[in-house]
Amino acid sequence: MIEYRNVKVALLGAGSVGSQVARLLLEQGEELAGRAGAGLELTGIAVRDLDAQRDVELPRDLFTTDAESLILGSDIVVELIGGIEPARTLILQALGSGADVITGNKALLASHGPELFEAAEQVGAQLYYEAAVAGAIPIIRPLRESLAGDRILRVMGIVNGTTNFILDRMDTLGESLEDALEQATALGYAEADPTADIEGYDAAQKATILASLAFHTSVPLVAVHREGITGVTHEQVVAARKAGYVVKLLAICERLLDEEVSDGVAARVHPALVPLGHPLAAVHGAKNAVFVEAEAAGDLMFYGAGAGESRRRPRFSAISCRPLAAT
Ligand SMILES: NC(=O)C1=CN([C@@H]2O[C@H](COP(=O)(O)OP(=O)(O)OC[C@H]3O[C@@H](n4cnc5c(N)ncnc54)[C@H](O)[C@@H]3O)[C@@H](O)[C@H]2O)C=CC1
Ligand SMILES: N[C@@H](CC=O)C(=O)O
Repeated sequence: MIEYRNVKVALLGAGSVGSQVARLLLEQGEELAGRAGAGLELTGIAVRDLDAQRDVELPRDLFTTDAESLILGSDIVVELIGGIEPARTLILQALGSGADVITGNKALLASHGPELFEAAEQVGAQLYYEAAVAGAIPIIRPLRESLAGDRILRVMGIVNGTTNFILDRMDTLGESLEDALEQATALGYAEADPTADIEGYDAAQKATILASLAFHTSVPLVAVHREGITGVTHEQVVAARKAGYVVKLLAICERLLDEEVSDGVAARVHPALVPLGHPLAAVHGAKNAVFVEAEAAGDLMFYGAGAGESRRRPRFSAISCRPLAAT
């Protein structure tokens, strides 16, 4: 039997995503160790309420309400609490203690990304966030690493599964936005506050992250034009189809080319008419798809699971590959 060195993993949060991450770390520990070349030891799970009902049954002795103590002595901290505080403070504390951090927290990255990346750089720690944008789709690493030598001109796509699910139901089943949202919530696609989905905040946060990476700059969230889908009516969806289009909520990040001064950047989120023959028109349900237009590589398309019940495994794949990379 191979003896692996042990990497201590602290998990913060055991909600929809965190509880699945814990389950898979426990269930597939040996397989992951084989792939990572190191044992991933889940040392504890910090939660707010020890008695809360969870999606998954997990060993009770792993739970603690003392996130700060759990972080101390950890090699990797996985933050799946969400929101700004205490997530921000806990991540800074983890980085300060020298741990690598993995987070799926797009809201925090969109509003405090530069502060967190600087904190990581100062101590030589890594901050991984593949799961923060487009679910299971590996898009962060391709933008940050694989395409680092290319000049990206445009990143455009469907990055919110909830709104894609709703628009798809309005189009194919004639359902109302309200009924489709209820379904999306029941299926676990929507955020705790679904306003983040239907008003385009979630997609705007993801656009901020994508634009910053693609154009090697820091695009502030307030600079992203945002319009959600609450103004989209059944009549508009029907009229769009008759005219050969389908309505999709798109995130569009573009380089504004300028030969005289340095290039500008534009990022926006809004409903758009996508021609029925376009690949994005075939993205159904809660699936996501991202198009990348690069100078040398040409057009690339990334497609896969974005949110929902099936998102939990995809999310895990996006989260779990980071510990592998981090070890
Ligand atoms: N649900 C999804 O489909 C996706 C979620 N994410 C991100 O992953 C993160 C987690 O999302 P979910 O699991 O859906 O959230 P959730 O609301 O289901 O779970 C959050 C967990 O954090 C715990 N928590 C809250 N405050 C805490 C505190 N002070 N100390 C310790 N634990 C605390 C809660 O008790 C709960 O267990 C968020 O940043 C979210 O944006 C990213 C991609 C998809
Ligand atoms: N609510 C989000 C979940 C994943 O990021 C979405 O619908 O895409």
